[in-house]
Amino acid sequence: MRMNGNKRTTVLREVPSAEAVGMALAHDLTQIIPGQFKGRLFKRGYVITEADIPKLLDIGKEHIYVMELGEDELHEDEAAERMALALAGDGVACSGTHEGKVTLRSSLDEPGIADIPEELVHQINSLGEIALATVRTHAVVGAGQPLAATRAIPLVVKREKVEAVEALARQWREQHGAAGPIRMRPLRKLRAGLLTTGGEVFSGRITDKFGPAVKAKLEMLGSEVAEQRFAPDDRQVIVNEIHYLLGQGYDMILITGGMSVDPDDRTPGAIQAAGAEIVSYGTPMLPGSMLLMGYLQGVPILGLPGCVMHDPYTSFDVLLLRILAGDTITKRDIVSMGYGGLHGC
Ligand SMILES: Nc1nc2c(c(=O)[nH]1)N[C@H]1C(S)=C(S)[C@@H](COP(=O)(O)OP(=O)(O)OC[C@H]3O[C@@H](n4cnc5c(N)ncnc54)[C@H](O)[C@@H]3O)O[C@H]1N2
Ligand code: MOO
Repeated sequence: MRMNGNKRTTVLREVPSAEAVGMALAHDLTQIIPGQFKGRLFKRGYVITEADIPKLLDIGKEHIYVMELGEDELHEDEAAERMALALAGDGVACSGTHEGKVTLRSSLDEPGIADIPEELVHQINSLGEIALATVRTHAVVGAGQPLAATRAIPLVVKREKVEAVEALARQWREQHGAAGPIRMRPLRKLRAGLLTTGGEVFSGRITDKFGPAVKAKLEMLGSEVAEQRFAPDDRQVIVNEIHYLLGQGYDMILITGGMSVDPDDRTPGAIQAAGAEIVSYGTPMLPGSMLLMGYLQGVPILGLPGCVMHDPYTSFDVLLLRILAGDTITKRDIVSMGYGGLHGC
């Protein structure tokens, strides 16, 4: 045992694997066979037998570590566990430790939205020697799926690094009055009124493809299109239909088509004339740049451009999740969608 002043420091002894029978492993050992397997072959604390020696040599371990942990340091497993526990908030459960890593998974029964304070993640990762990897905030995460993972980089890490993470998490909890900074929020089940505009659809010249696309998106997230109406490219008819849908008490009003620059594109003007407060006409994301976001007597109202019918991921997907999570969309939310918002043209 080594002493530093009065403190015991970690001792790592390298032992040739061939001489390690009867010794306990200091950490999980990983095997990777490309295309077949990646995972833990031996668990920390496992006592090596004669039969294990060829397996150790097969994964390139000619030596193993025998460890006596110092007072000021934490084993990678404890470090990952303590960080995960400090960070896990509502709707999140921590997995067991594997190869020095703890995964934070959604404990919701259905898909939800991740809430991850970006600045806090940067602060934690600035500490060094530890890693916190997360999905982006507001990403949709399925039941039981991962949204973050913690790990120490060296096998033993200074206790103070982990304590710094715990202090940052505690500070966040005090400021926000919530259980922990990495959270899942459930999605509300909303009933939407849908208005499909376009003379070519209204007259029956072409078949409606927008309705099915919007219905599928909502249903995938547990919501529904409660009623679909159709209108030609006539501003007053569109206004009347918007008022009809508002009167039906739907939670959200969606209007498709007529969102671009042609003379027949009447939808943005009609949404405004219907009395909506416009948060933004135009969204700095592609596809979905011509989307309009507004509120009509507190009800979210969205003008959906043609790309929503065609592209799998647009600005509508981003905003729909936020609305289902119960957020009120602000101009700032819209502005922030441009950076990292190019997903196709
Ligand atoms: N010169 C410019 N052209 C375009 C611009 C622009 O800024 N300048 N914006 C582009 C963007 S971005 C989009 S998105 C599209 C779509 O705009 P709209 O929302 O106005 O779409 P429409 O003109 O109404 O229709 C486009 C296309 O989609 C067909 N459509 C529409 N609704 C239905 C439906 N319910 N079922 C089946 N098909 C539908 C329609 O017949 C047209 O073919 O504009 C870009 N162009
Ligand atoms: O509203 Mo359109 O995307 O950007 O194709």
